[in-house]
Amino acid sequence: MIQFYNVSKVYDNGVKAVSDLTLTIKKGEFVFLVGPSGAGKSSLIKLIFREELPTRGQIMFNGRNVARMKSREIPHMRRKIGMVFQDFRLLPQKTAAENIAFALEITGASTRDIKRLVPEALEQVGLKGKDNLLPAQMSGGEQQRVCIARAIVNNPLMIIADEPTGNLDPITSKEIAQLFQEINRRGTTILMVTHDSGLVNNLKKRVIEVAGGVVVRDEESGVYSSEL
Ligand SMILES: Nc1ncnc2c1ncn2[C@@H]1O[C@H](COP(=O)(O)OP(=O)(O)OP(=O)(O)O)[C@@H](O)[C@H]1O
Repeated sequence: MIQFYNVSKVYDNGVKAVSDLTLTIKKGEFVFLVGPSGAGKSSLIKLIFREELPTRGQIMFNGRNVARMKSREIPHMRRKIGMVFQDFRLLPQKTAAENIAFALEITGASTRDIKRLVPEALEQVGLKGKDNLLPAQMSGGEQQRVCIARAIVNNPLMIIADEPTGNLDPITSKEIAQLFQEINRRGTTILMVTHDSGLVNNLKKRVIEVAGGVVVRDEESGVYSSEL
């Protein structure tokens, strides 16, 4: 699904965020990306999503060289990746259903498809009947479920979640983690950046730890920190 070959990213100010990094994430995997602040996690995500270009090396997504894509191909590639953020990023004036519908509208989906797919997505994330609530009327966990529904409604190959439980209490975090596991069981690849050690240690998935722009640990059924 994703391959990094000797990828480096040096920002304009000279900071080397990623250094000669080689990495493969296969279709259907559930991967935690961990590491201290400034390790290069966000930079890796931005490189996959082509928000940044690598200074050196190659990044492949679904068999395509991300850096070589023409600008008109980028939206098509991005549609195959659902993004989920710590701070939700829902449109405050739109209801749960409208926020999800919006993700379909921008892809040119028909009204008929939108009417069918939005309730399906809401049901998948456990929010059946909450269609008409505005973000401000929902709990943090519910808002994150709407974000997940918005991420899956286009049937992406992969979900990238950037600290999705960072604003949630431990019980809600566990529920959200379960939801990601269910989505993964249906075949969607998941890459989750997190500082939530409890979550990583409970789920026992592959853990990639980065520090100083390099992979310092890559373990199947890993834990949050090797320094226990
Ligand atoms: N646009 C930018 N311009 C210059 N330097 C940047 C830019 N973005 C990130 N950096 C630097 O690159 C390094 C890696 O940052 P990055 O945001 O990828 O780390 P991170 O692991 O995501 O950190 P955090 O856990 O705090 O989000 C840091 O030294 C950061 O200051």
